[in-house]
Amino acid sequence: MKMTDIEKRVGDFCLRIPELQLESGCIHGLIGGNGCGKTTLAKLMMGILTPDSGRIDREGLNEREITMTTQRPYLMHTSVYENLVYPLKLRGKKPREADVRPWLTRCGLWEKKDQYAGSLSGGERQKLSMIRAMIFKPKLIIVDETLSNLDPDSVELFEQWIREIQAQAAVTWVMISHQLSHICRMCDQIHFLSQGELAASGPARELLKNCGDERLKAFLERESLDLNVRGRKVD
Ligand SMILES: Nc1ncnc2c1ncn2[C@@H]1O[C@H](COP(=O)(O)OP(=O)(O)OP(=O)(O)O)[C@@H](O)[C@H]1O
Repeated sequence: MKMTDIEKRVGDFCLRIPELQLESGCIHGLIGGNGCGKTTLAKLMMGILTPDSGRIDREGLNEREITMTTQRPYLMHTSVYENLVYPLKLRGKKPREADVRPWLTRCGLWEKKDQYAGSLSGGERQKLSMIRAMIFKPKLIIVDETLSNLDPDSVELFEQWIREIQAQAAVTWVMISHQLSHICRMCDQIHFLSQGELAASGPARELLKNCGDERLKAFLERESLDLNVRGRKVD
């Protein structure tokens, strides 16, 4: 996906992206402080919002091939199982139990398959939202703080799962997270927003090792990111 000369106002806030290229098949990290515009940018990528000016080239992706998960996922007022089969049915598939069971089993939700989805805990809702996004094999998955309520073992489970999906299918991911260790472990490219501006963008290794941008440097320092101890080792 390529974004060029984007401007988007929401209330008093303005997002400006002169140019952003999301290389296909990569894991992208979208970082920045609260209110800097990450979710607004994600909604533009999804097509939920339209820019006031500028161009978004989705390079042939149609809306059914893009999905987004959020911190407080919207779930249908049905069972866990029905929530999971819905995206498959929507795409004309007739899912059998055998298609769904491994996904629920792996994240520990199979025993809760008949439970009303609205009664799940915050972390369980996020797990269901993640597998609901992954199960229909979209080409672009935007993960907006969806792993924030998960315990460390569950975060590790999903990180491993995402790596396995990448090895098979090379999906494009956009990970929005305040957990920088997670971003460092997972992302090939990082895009840093500061007060509505794209302040830095590039390969994760380069950006985290030699970030030329003072705002990114200050952001990383504030987040107390010790790159050689936590997350990915930068040599
Ligand atoms: N519909 C809206 N009306 C008015 N202001 C909005 C609207 N949507 C977003 N904003 C404002 O736009 C700014 C950017 O919001 P956005 O949700 O994109 O930030 P974010 O980087 O995702 O933040 P966080 O890390 O806190 O989730 C915020 O100041 C927010 O208050």
